[in-house]
Amino acid sequence: MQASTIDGKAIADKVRAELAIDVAQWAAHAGRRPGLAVVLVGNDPASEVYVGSKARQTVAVGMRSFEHRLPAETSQTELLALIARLNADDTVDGILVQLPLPVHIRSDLVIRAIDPAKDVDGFHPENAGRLTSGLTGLVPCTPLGCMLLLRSVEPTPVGLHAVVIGRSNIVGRPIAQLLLQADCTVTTAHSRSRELPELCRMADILIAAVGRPELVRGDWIKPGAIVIDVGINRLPAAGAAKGRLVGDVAFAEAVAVARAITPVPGGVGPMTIACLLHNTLQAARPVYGLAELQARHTGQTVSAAVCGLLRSPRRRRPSRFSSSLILRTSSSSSAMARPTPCLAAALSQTKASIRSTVVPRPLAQQ
Ligand SMILES: Nc1nc2c(c(=O)[nH]1)N[C@@H](CN(C=O)c1ccc(C(=O)N[C@@H](CCC(=O)O)C(=O)O)cc1)CN2
Repeated sequence: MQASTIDGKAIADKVRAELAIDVAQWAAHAGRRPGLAVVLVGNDPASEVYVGSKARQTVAVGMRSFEHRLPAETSQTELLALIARLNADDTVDGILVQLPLPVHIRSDLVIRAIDPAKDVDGFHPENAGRLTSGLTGLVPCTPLGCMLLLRSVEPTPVGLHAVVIGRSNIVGRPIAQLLLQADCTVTTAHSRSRELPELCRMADILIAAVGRPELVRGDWIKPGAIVIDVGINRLPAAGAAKGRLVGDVAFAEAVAVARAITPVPGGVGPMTIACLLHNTLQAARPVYGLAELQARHTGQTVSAAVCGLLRSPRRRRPSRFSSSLILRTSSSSSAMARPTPCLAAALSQTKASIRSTVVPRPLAQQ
């Protein structure tokens, strides 16, 4: 079997094109554009490239970009003071601190300082906890992108066995939660797991997020599996030349066995920034449109996508959050957005308990 290649760049382009329509609609309604603040401390070359791309793509979809490039010697106190200012700034809807931070700054403290409602990375313990509890919240961008790529080839992965290699807070743990919410059977493997090749061979869906170049070989893959490669590893190069980028999966071997596979580059990477922009609009409006996004990429109606995202009514948001809801009536991007005043009203209209279509917004900010 020769796998189809999942084109992350094309899917990310589509997400951004549709987002630009939503941003224009939001801006016309709100009288301002959504704003994303990106903070970079130091001059890590890869981070500089990513931050530059984020700023360009933010502006390209019609949002405001606030770039804060700070010297490597910036103290933790100075960084926390900047975050406090951004938390209080009403023109800033989303805040992202580019990782990794210099070693003298504790990234856990910095992440915790970001207002959870503006935490477009979805790394704040409140958002991480909400995801784990099956509650609504901002979801980390790379895992969200992986789910869109997966659903582009397998819209309903119900009951499939997903093996995730990696347990980082940024990718491994959140993607395991999203796969569980999609009714997959999920195994999380990591550096201490035994018999990793055998484990991987049991996977209908294999997510490699371990940061080890070409760790996963062709004979680790079950014939017909879907392989999502999150790794972006630059191989050493001779002289001043840049080394080649490879994933965590040996692509040339895997492509001969799998049903579908993401390439590196051009797979998961481009989805990370597209989903960041998606999260920024969600943080701005306060409506969490995961069902909308899913509907567009599966050809489902929104109500079907909502049903696919449903869980028991027991799992609704806690009362300290208020929310409004916008539902699209079809998967078309030109469909009219219909705001409803509160989740309860929306529930009675849709006769369904909706889990993943609201974004938490602390009442104080309404
Ligand atoms: N605060 C955050 N820091 C970091 C995150 C993150 O999600 N939030 N993720 C990564 C870096 N990252 C975004 O920040 C990122 C990585 C890779 C790509 C991408 O498009 N990669 C291309 C290849 C690019 C190249 O040539 O180097 C691809 O895979 O096609 C986008 C964003 C760590 N930090």
